Amino acid sequence: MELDRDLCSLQEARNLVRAAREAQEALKDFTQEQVDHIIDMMREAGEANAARLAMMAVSETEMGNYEDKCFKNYFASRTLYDFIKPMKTVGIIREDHEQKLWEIAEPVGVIAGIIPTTNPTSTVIYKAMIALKSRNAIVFSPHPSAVRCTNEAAKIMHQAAVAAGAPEGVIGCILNVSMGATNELMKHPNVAMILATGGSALVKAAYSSGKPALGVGPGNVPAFVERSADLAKAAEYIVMGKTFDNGTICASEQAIVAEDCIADELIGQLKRFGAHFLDSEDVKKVSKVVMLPNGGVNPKVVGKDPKFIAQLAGINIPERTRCLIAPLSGVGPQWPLSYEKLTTVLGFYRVADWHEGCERCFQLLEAGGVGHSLAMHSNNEEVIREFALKKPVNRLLINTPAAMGGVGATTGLAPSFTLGCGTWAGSSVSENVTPLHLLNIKRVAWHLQIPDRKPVEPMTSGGSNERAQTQNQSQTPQVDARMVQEIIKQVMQHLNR
Ligand SMILES: CC(=O)SCCNC(=O)CCNC(=O)[C@H](O)C(C)(C)COP(=O)(O)OP(=O)(O)OC[C@H]1O[C@@H](n2cnc3c(N)ncnc32)[C@H](O)[C@@H]1OP(=O)(O)O
Repeated sequence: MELDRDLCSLQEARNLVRAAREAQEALKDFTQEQVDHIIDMMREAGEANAARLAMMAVSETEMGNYEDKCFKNYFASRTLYDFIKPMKTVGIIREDHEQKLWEIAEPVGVIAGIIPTTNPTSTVIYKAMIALKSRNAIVFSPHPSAVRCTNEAAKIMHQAAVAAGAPEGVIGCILNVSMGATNELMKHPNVAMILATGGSALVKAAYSSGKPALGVGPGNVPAFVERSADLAKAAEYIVMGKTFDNGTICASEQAIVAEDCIADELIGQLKRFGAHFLDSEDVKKVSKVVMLPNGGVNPKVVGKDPKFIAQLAGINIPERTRCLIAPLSGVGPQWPLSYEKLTTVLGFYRVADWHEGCERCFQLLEAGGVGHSLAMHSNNEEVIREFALKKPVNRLLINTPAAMGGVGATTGLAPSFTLGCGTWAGSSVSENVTPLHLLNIKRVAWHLQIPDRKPVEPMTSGGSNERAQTQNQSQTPQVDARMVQEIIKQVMQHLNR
């Protein structure tokens, strides 16, 4: 029986890839106008169904909240559409007259889209739109606890695309989910690329599949509050970022790092915006229910509100609490809440100055968020610059809620639900993924007249060069400088002919 189900799910994955491949063969010849019309219709369907899909996602996964999931679906359709609409993704997309270069866009083919349980419907809308904008087909693999809503989002996107002229089968979604089917999809010879968003094990599986994979896994985003920050705004934005969809966005704040001289005032402001500070006993109780003994987050608390967590931990909190804050003194297994929590719980650290703050943020990133994001609240550009130059993150988010800033909702970053974390996290991209990452770019390069540059005069006397020359004299044969110049001249003449 089990075997039958596995075979059936493998066959389903293969059938979906076959249909997607045929559809993509046709789609690759579509014009920019045709593609843009399809994307516009998908945008309309995403917007029209934002609320229904949000409701489905919340009730099936029991993660996040309805309002924020509505926003995420709207953001993945409307905001993303506005951003990608002017992008050229068909034919010659750039001509450089000076360097005599053309750039020609070619789709990659069929993409495997791995969908997380934290942002299922918004990630489907986003991935389907960027895939089709670049004339690719896509087959989704849902997380086992979000199969229905992921399939519904994929169906809505598919229907809208086909009604606008896209070939049938251009968007598919596995219904009989199994790890075997997901592996089959990722390793299928007709799948060109993997867009993987999810837990670290799955992202790792994507990277190990032998296919080019753009993945995003965990973050552990510190929010550093520096003494020059507007503390009321910083507190408001941190609570806003942390509580957005109950902490399910991987760019959401995981710990506050505050300079000691402003820490008390910041605590007052955080309380004003609905944060509840835990005493040391309650920190222990919350740690036990939020984190697993292996250091990972307990899936039961992911995307849950503070009331749920408090009940599970057996602690009392005020009625209006929006998030729980645990004062911590270190990073590592001794302080379980120093890791990524994906829920409405934050760590809190005091540091003497920004140098110590820099070090603490580094430790937090090293504990699981290297390459991802860091938030900073400061009006001191010098300190911001120091952080930007030193920290191993690809998004440094200034005076903004990290969850929304990271995905490009409140910053100038590209709207995206796949945030590249660079080689630090095993990824080949370090920016927010857009349709331009799903293209092969052919370059047509003409012969250029290479200018007859004057060769650099070799030094004949004085300084360290003379010393180097003297040292080398015994080992290397002497070369006449005029001879070198003559050779270079001849090569230049030859190239310019
Ligand atoms: C912009 C953004 O915000 S992107 C967000 C990126 N980050 C995330 O999505 C959060 C990362 N996700 C996670 O950490 C986890 O999924 C959690 C904590 C939310 C839930 O954890 P869990 O349910 O315990 O584990 P996980 O999701 O890894 O997998 C559960 C099982 O489903 C399986 N599974 C997960 N995805 C798939 C899939 N696409 N196909 C088949 N099986 C899958 C896993 O292999 C695992 O199987 P196992 O129990 O046999 O080992």
